[in-house]
Amino acid sequence: MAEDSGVLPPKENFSEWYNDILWRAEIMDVRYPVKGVYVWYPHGFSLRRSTYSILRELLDRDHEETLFPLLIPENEFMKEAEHIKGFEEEVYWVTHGGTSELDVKLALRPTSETAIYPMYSLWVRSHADLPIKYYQIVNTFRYETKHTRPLIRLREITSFKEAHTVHATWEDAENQVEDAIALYREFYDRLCIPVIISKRPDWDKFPGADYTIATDAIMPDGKTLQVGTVHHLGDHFSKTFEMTFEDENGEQKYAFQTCYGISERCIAALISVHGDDKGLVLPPEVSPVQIVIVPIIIKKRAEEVIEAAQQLEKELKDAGYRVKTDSRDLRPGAKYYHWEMRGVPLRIEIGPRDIDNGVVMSVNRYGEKATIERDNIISGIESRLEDFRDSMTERALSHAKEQIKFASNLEEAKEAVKSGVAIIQWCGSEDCADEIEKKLDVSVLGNEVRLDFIDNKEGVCPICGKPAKPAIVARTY
Ligand SMILES: Nc1ncnc2c1ncn2[C@@H]1O[C@H](COS(=O)(=O)NC(=O)[C@@H](N)CS)[C@@H](O)[C@H]1O
Ligand SMILES: [Zn+2]
Repeated sequence: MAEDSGVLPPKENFSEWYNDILWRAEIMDVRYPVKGVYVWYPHGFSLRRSTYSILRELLDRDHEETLFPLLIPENEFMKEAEHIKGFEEEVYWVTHGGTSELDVKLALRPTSETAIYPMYSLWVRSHADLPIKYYQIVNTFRYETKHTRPLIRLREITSFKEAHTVHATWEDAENQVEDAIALYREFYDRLCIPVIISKRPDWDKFPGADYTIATDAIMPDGKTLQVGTVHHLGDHFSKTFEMTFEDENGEQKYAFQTCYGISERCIAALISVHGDDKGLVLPPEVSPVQIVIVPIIIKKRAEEVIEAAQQLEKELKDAGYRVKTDSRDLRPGAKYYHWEMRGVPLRIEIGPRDIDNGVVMSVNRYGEKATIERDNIISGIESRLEDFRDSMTERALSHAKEQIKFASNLEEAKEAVKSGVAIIQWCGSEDCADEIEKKLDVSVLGNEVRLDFIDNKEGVCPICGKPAKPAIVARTY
C-alpha cells in the first residue's frame, strides 16, 4: 500500500510528519469519503489490537466486558439535563428505517450512559448486587465541529473503551475513581508514555459529573492531548434513571457511579511521543512486528544464509515473538528503511561471518548494535527488547520533563507554553482562569496535579493575588 518513495518530513514539522506517517507506516487511510471517519490499515489495526489487549488485561482483573446497543431512543437520551446540554450539538440521529420515518428517533451513542443506565436500573436491586464494574470497547459517534484529525478528533471514535461502575456510597465511587486513575497510569506506563494527571476545572468536567480527573500527554509540538478521563458521577444519573438498591437496613437508596473512557487517542500519543525522523518507534509489547531478520546474502553462501535465517525465524516464532524475515531482492539499506518506518524494535542481521562465529548482529530501532550468541538467542533477544523498552521510557520521560516548566509569572508561562506545559499558581476561580486563558491563549487544564516532581505548595494567584495552588496550563488538541 504505502510505496517507500519520498521522504518523511522531519518530526519538528509535527503536523506534516504526523499526516505522512499515518500512511507511510500503514496505520490509517484518511481518504474515506466521510469527514472525521478513517480506515484502519492492517498494520495499524494490529497495533490497535495489541494496545487494547493491554487495556483489557488490566480491566479484566476486576471488571467484566459487556456490549450495549449502538442506538439510543430519544426519550432515554434526553433524560439527564446536563448530559443533553453537553452533547446536544454532537449527537447523530437516525430518523428513518428504510423509507419509513421512525416513530422514535434514535441517537448514535456519543457515549453510552443513556444506553446502559436504564438497564443498570433493571439490574440493581440490592446492595448485594453492588459494585457493578462493566466496560465495553465500541465505536461511538460525535459530530465534532472543530478541526477533525485521524486518531485525535474523530466523528466516529472506533476504539472507545468506556467503563461504567455502580456503588453503594459516594466514597466507594471515589475509591473506584482512584482505582481507575491507577489503571490508566499503569496502561500508559506499559506504552512508555508519560502522562500528567490533574483535576479538570468544574466548567470542563464531564456533563452530569461531580468531578473529572483527566490524563494528558504532551505532544511533540508542546500541545497536550487528553488521553483519558475518569468521572465521579455522584448520584445524578442514578436519580435520573431511578437506579435504587435496598441497603442492609432494607431502605431504598440511590446508587453512586463512575465512568471512565479512553479512545484511540492512546494510539495517537504512542505514534507522536515515540516516533522520530525515520518513522514509528514502538514498544516491543505492542509492535505488530517485534523482530525483523535481514539475511546478508553473499553469492557463494546464499543457500546457507537463507537456511540459517529460516531456522532462526522458526525458533523465534516458537518462542512466541512476532517475527518476519525480509528476503526481498532489495539492498539491505532499503530493507532497514522499510522496517524502521514501521517501528520494528529489533533487527537481526545474519551473514556468513556471523554463522562462522556462532553469533547474530542485533540492531535496535535507535541504531544501537550488539552481537548475540546464537546458542542463547532467546534470552539474548529478550534482554535486548527489555533494554530497548526501558530506553524508550527514559527518553520519553526526560523529554516530557523538558516540556513541563514552572512559571513564577505569566510572562514565564507565555514562554513555557510555546513548547509544552506551564505550571502556574491559580486560585481556582473561573474569572482568573478566563484572564489567564485570554492572556496566554491557553487552556487551564486543571489543578490537584499528580506529578512526583511537583510539591503542591501554596502560592499566590498571578491575577487576583489570593492564595493559590499549582495548576497546569497549555495549548491543547
Ligand atoms: N472526538 C473524539 N475523538 C477521539 N477521542 C475522543 C473524542 N472525544 C473524546 N475523546 C476521548 O475520549 C475520552 C472519553 O470521553 S469523555 O467525553 O471525556 N468521557 C466520556 O465519554 C465518559 N462517558 C467516560 S466513558 C476523552 O478523554 C478523550 O480522550
Ligand atoms: Zn485568582
